[in-house]
Amino acid sequence: MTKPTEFSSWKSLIEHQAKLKGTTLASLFAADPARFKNFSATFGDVVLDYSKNGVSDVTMGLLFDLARDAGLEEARAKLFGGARVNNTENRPALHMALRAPAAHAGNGLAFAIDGKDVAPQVERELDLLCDFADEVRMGAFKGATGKRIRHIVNIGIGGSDLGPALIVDGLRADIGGKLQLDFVSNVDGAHLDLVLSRAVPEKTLFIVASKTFTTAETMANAKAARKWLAGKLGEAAVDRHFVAVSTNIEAVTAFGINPDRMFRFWDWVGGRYSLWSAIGLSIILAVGPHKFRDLLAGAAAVDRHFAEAPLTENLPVIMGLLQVWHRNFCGFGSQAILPYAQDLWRLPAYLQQLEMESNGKRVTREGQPVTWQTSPVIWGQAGTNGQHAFHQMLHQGSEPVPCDFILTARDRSAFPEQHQMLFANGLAQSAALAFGKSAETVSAEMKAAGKAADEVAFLTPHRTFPGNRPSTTLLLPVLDPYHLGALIALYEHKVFVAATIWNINPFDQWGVELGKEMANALLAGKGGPADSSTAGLMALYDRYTHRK
Ligand SMILES: O=P(O)(O)OC[C@H]1O[C@H](O)[C@H](O)[C@@H](O)[C@@H]1O
Repeated sequence: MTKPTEFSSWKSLIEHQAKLKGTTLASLFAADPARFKNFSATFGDVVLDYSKNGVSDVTMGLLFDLARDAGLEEARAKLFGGARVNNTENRPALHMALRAPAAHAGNGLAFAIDGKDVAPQVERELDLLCDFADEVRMGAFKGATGKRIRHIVNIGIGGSDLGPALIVDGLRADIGGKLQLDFVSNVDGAHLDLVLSRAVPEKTLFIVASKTFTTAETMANAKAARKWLAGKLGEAAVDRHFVAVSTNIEAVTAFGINPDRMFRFWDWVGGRYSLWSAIGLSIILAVGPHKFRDLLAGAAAVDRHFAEAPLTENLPVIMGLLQVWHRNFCGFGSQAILPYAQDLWRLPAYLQQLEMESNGKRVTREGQPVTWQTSPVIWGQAGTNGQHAFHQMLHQGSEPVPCDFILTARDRSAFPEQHQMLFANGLAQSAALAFGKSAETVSAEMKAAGKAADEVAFLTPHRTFPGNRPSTTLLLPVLDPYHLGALIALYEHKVFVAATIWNINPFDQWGVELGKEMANALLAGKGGPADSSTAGLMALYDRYTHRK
């Protein structure tokens, strides 16, 4: 396998970047009055504006060459064709099949593994999920004491938590208000404590969500919740207050959850790509089957766009290539995710798993060490909160941080008059990052305000904004199920594009295993800690907890 650094396009990009160094975003905009039009792309009514990145036609041309050199089109065909693209676990990655069913308009794409269509099992499970959700939402499914279920507690972690939690908050405007939803992920008893302190056992339904059904944190929380419920309502009540979502029927049965109350998915759905599967049960309960199908439809439409649109107009391709440009050619180590939508406040955390668990890899698909950078650090927070916290660093810090601004045009809150302010802030931030404020302007302003010459001289560098800091804006007409589904699918495929250029497998996560093993060994007291730091901290733990 050729290393990406050996492609002629990669080498040309290095030379090209060196030449571009003096070019500013201000000069690029000044030279091309149609820059917004020329450097934006659309998927339906979703707009990707990448004009405020330091790229020219030549840059984009070379990046598309790089995509071709890296075999992106062939890799994409393999992904959609159900090939075992997760080569270290010998599995396909067919989360797109979960959103293809024709029942919600579908996208006309067919998905098969080893020649076997997966649609029938996907549709069957989706129907079961939707029927169950309807029963709960309409009150036909009751708790053990005959009371209606009013509170859903999803117990899961990682991909069995972040996606559903993101969407349930993201679609707050679509939730009827009949059900309260909570998510317990952390093994810290404080998390379960917090949620159970506001739960009424007779009206609470627990979803134990775990692909493997062996994840230690989830099992500990599920056992504690079960004990809590059995303590309040008796052991027999567990049956009507616990459902499971998993691929592991044996473990679900062993835990004591009725297999009739288990919803399934398959090993070809990665944890961080699973919100579209039965892992989305909490979403279906929150917004109802119809809107869940709209969410799937938005993602399905993006799948088709990614599969079929030419590279130069393909949003996930452009997003992935820009990430490669910033990471490998500009040397930027992190990327900020800035949703100007409070309901998307969990998006940075969700994308941390999607991007960093997928592409935080140091060996190639073949197991050779990479000699190029892979995933940047992903971080961020909902605007405008971040502006009053870390934007100082974005504007004047020592290293530029490429930012993704996610904006919505139409507001669905009860206070729509504030939306204009939110939107204006998002636009202002990306423009301020791009164009800054020169020392000349700063000192002229201070002089005009009557400041003394020595004060002007002293403060000018502090008040200068260098500008030329890249950002991309994704504009959604509105935050509804369809557009949120589309947004997430855009990022999923973007991650695949970057992984393909970097020649890494984005679908495994071996890096999470060692810590799990070591925690288990410490808990079991096996062998004792080998290093003085761990041993010293353990001894203090014992002393502080008065065990010794
Ligand atoms: O759904 P589960 O099997 O419980 O897994 C939950 C999470 O834990 C694992 O350690 C992985 O890091 C994640 O990719 C996964 O989503």
